[in-house]
Amino acid sequence: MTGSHSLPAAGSSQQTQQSTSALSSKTIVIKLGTSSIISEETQLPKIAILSSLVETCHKLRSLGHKVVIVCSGAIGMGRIRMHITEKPKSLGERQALAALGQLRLIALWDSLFGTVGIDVAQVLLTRNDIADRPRYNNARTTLNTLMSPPFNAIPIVNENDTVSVSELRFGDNDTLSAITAGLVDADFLFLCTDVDGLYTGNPRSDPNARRLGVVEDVASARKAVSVATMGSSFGTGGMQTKLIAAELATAAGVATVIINGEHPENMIKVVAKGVPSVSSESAGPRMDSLASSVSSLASEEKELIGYPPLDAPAHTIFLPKPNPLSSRKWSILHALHPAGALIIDEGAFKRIARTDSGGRLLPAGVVGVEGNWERMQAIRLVVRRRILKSVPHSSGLEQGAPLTNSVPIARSLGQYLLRNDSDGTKTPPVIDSLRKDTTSSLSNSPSAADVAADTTTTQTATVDDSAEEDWEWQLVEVGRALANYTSIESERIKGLKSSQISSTLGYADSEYVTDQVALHTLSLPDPHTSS
Ligand SMILES: N[C@@H](CCC(=O)OP(=O)(O)O)C(=O)O
Repeated sequence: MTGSHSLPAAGSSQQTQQSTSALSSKTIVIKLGTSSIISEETQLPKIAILSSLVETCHKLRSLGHKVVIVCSGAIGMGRIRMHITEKPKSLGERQALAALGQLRLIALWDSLFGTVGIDVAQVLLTRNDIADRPRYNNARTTLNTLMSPPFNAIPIVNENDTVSVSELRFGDNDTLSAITAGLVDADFLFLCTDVDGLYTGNPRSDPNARRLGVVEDVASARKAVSVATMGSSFGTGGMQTKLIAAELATAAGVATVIINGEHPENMIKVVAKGVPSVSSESAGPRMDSLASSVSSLASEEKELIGYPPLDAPAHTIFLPKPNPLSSRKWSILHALHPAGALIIDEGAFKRIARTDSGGRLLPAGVVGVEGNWERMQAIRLVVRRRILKSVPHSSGLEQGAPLTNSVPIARSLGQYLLRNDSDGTKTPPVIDSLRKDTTSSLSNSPSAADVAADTTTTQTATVDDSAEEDWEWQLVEVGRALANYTSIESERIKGLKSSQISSTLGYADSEYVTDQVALHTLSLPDPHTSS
């Protein structure tokens, strides 16, 4: 992520400034959905558009930029190859078609890029391939090596559909492209789709739908947009997954652009214009007014909301976060696959949330261990707290946090609501309330699957002890970490002082269970606030 330098605005919106991005080499990730490369009408590859994309990449490279393509369409190409008009229903069929189609897809790219003398390389990934730091770094090195001399190739990335199983899937290529953008420290992520950007409604059916220009905060954009999935019969994504991708990528400092894939050449103009800087005074209220009511906007504002000016190619740009996470923290939080969870008490969370603690977690604060992991694997950090059972509260996902890395650990997490108090509170009787029928009068728990969501997620269980009847327990995922000890070792040292690690395990490589923490939040949400 190279820095941009602001220049005075030239012929643009008064609220924006342009940067000199074109003066320096940028790393650009281009995501092409199935609908961008295969015609729904003819069910054939869009050769003219693919050729235009090749010319665009050639131009971008001649300007000194590096390019990575994340390309969907393996299954679509497989359907074309096998003359299958219906969407495949079974997993086996989809995986077989992906194997048949990926070959055709990469052959097509190889031959098109060959005409302009550019080498392409196929990179097929599953989440497992970036499950821990060593593998993550390995994928990063491979991609960077491919783009550098002497290879100077364009990596063409896709999910390894043929072998990936549900738990280890990225699920959609919008998410994969955001992870790829983080992997290569991209400056731009272009999400090419079949509309001109992010609209407040479906532009095909809603005459009042307006395109957002500059988006500073994905969460506020989400509130402003009625997310109708505008996918084609070939694609799997929609605006929802693009917003998640934008959230992930902008947190890594990547400017994320939704643009129409019918005109790939427009990407050259967007890169040349650079990332706009919008003052919070000017952009904030606009997004707020969008959130409250689009129809209340003045008519000229309805024309086009925010940057870019009317003569620019149509697109929506999500600004990179002003203080993006370091690559290491971003990967821990968003890219690595969590293999389990450390359940910690509130005091421990407060300590690791203090900036001067350096995010180091002592075993004394650990009240539970869930899952199986090796050292240096990513794990969830989940705070267990007791709350007064007064009003119904959040049972769903908090707004604004990315929904990645879900792993079905929720059921087994339930036991930690009810045991292993290290903070002196009275331990209620052990009941496995999350396994209870959710309609039970003793439980107001949301579905167990909610805990698995990759976000600040809450889960409650009710205690069936009359002495404790006014209290309930809540789990809140507050972040992720890299484990210093395996899950078995962590189980043995939980609740102990650091000085006891050595006598318990026979060795002590670190006094902390983790010293590489990345938090979603620095404070626990109000226990009774709904999302
Ligand atoms: N990996 C799959 C596509 C997955 C996907 O996200 O598709 P799309 O919504 O078209 O970007 C394939 O190559 O067919």
